[in-house]
Amino acid sequence: MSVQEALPFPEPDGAPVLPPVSAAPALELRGVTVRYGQVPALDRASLRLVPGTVTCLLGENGAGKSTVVQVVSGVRRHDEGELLVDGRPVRFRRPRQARARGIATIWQDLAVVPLMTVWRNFWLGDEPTRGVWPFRRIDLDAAREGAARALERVGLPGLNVNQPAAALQQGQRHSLAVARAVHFGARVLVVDEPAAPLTVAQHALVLRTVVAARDAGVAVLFVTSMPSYAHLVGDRFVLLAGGRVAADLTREDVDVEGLTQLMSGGEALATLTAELRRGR
Ligand SMILES: Nc1ncnc2c1ncn2[C@@H]1O[C@H](COP(=O)(O)OP(=O)(O)OP(=O)(O)O)[C@@H](O)[C@H]1O
Repeated sequence: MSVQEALPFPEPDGAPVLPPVSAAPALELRGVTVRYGQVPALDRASLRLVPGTVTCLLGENGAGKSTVVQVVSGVRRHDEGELLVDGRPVRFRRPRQARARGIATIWQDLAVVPLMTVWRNFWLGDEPTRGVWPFRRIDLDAAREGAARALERVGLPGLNVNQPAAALQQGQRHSLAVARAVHFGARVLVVDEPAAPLTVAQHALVLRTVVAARDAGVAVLFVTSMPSYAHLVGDRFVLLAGGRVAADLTREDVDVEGLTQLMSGGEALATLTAELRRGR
């Protein structure tokens, strides 16, 4: 079974979902540079994340993808350029500030509290309660049902939320993290594709969550090194090479073969890069 077959939605090739031209970005990088010593990990990189769209960030190892994730998540400060949320420049000093602006990051290592149940991992202290202090108690039924419903909304119906999170597979952990982020009001979702090799079914779960978040109106940044998966869910494709944006394409500009060719570098990327530089 291919990932495409495992997905619950049709291959969107025939009906590209493009952002309206006027849609304002929820988050934008304008000419952002990040240096480690003298070497730029990001070199005047620009990209826009629009509500209800999936922007795929692609690139080889060392291209600068993780650096983008760190900047938008408030883990790393940029040295030059601007980071804008809803059109206003921001400078995050810590991850909490990014989270407070509705930016949720699903990190590659997907930490869960292993011995706690799935539903407890979902709420992590924010459980619905009933009664009034000093008799306030967690509303167990509401907490379990709420977690199950949120998981269903991101494409994982029927999961036993009473099992310990340690029993979840990687793709299911991913669904849990995205369900949480969407439930708690994320407006921008940054998905750093799990580094561990995933089965087709688990990979399909990851892609499903990306689509579910997009359909909920979230601006999604999907970081991946796999053009075939990116093309299944992406509305826009930003290709990083050596810290620079080598290509910024829509589904109309590029098919999956073209994207794969660009990713493999070589002549196609060199030509495109040269064209882009001429156009600057
Ligand atoms: N802490 C650091 N100190 C020095 N150089 C760094 C540091 N982190 C990243 N770099 C360098 O910055 C560049 C971009 O790295 P980055 O991790 O953002 O790339 P990436 O596309 O995410 O790669 P990968 O897929 O391997 O994570 C690379 O040349 C990398 O060696």
